[in-house]
Amino acid sequence: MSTSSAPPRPQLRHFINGEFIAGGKTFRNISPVNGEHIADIAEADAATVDAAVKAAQSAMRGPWGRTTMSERAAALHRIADGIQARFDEFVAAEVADTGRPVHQARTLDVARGIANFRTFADLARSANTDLFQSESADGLGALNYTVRKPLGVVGIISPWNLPLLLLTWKIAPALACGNAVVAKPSEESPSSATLLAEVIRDAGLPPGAFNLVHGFGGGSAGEFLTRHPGIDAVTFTGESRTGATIMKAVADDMKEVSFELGGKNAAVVFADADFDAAVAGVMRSSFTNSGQVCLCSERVYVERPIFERFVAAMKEKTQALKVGYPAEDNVDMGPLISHGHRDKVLSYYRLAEQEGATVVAGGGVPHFGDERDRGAYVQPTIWTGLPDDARCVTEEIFGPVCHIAPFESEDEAVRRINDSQYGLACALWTSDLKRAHRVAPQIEAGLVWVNTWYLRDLRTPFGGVKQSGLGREGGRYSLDFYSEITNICIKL
Ligand SMILES: O=C(O)C(=O)/C=C/C=C/O
Repeated sequence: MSTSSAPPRPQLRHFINGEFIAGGKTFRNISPVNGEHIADIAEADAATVDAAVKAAQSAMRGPWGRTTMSERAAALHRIADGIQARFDEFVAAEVADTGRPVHQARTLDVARGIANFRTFADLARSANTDLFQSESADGLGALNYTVRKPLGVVGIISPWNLPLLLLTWKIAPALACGNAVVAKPSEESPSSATLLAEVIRDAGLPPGAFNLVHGFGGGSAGEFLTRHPGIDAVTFTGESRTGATIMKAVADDMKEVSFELGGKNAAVVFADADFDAAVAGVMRSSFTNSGQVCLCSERVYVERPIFERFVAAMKEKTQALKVGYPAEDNVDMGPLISHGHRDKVLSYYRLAEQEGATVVAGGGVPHFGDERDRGAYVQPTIWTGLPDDARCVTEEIFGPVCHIAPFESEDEAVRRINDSQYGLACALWTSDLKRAHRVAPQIEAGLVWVNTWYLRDLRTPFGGVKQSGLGREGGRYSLDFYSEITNICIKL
């Protein structure tokens, strides 16, 4: 009888003080494509997190703390080169953990991982600080200038929806500004972070400059990290209630926080919009990454004259979406991140019908007749007919679903869009330039796209208002968050 044994599953380890270490408990990495157990991941206990923080503190007192901006910029470019050199491995890691389409992992996730390091390498090198020529009572004047210094040790907790993109979005500026980092990726997406640790090691950063610990949130690595007295600042992307928990955990130590949290984003389509562009745009903003992007539109408001036509067009395109394997040609959508998240999304699919929704498309689980039926797939879904206060129209679902409602006037649209506990992003479709400039500033959100969605210039401020977050990252906003700024006044 053949004794062919399956290849050993990867064991994903922590990266602390320049070394990969394992030990202690492990937890399983399950494929969302077919439910298979694909790897085992070390879970950091409090002692492991403490070792990581101490390594970071030591790096700040050692060579890393003495690097110049140019040396750090060069190090970031070496990291970007390293990701580029192992591009296909990063794609495979993202796809293994998340089941996303390969073409998305290539064109968005890994490409942005490289871009994030290069952007902040160049921004940090060219960033200026303030200088004011000040008057004084004796008429001789004074000079006021600011200097940027590292915060110290930054704790980074990143989410599973865009694993590499969002982890590097924080690591790059944190390192560029001279901090040491302890990062904890989501337990759902450990693979690309672990590969990144190899690249950072091979880029020659001193031991302790970057550290990686795996685990969960409360009662696990995430809580040990945020509560550790050696952590000087915490940056987190994830659910709003987790953000509130972290804020409470760090309040007594007055640690700096930057939060990019949940959303219930709106898309608003005026009758004068380019119809085909708006349909294509709302399809993207509703179903990209299986709707698992904090910027996705789960509320769509369409001006009455084109409402029926718009719903019909969305129905046709949604029913034509190809849901399948990551590597299938022209696949539009993969599974959700996990069976647990799928259960959450399906609970809203059931709730919508109880709340009286008309299910225009989807509403259930696709049937493949193969291993994918053991995966975490759901159908892309469209609802109409719900009241604005329905839970499915107010609560973040974070799945491939949107509710489309008609509106009669611009003021009504703005009022309904703003009637939300969240305020992250909005996509506005109109051909009237004056309307675009009139409406966009009225939207209570950190980001408004007009006649596009998720077009990113990494120099711009990124973040949300209300329950969608605290602070902005991006461009000099990241440099300001990841630095301590001192103002120095020189009497002339
Ligand atoms: O594109 C970015 O820089 C970014 O932060 C995206 C966040 C998406 C969250 O789900």
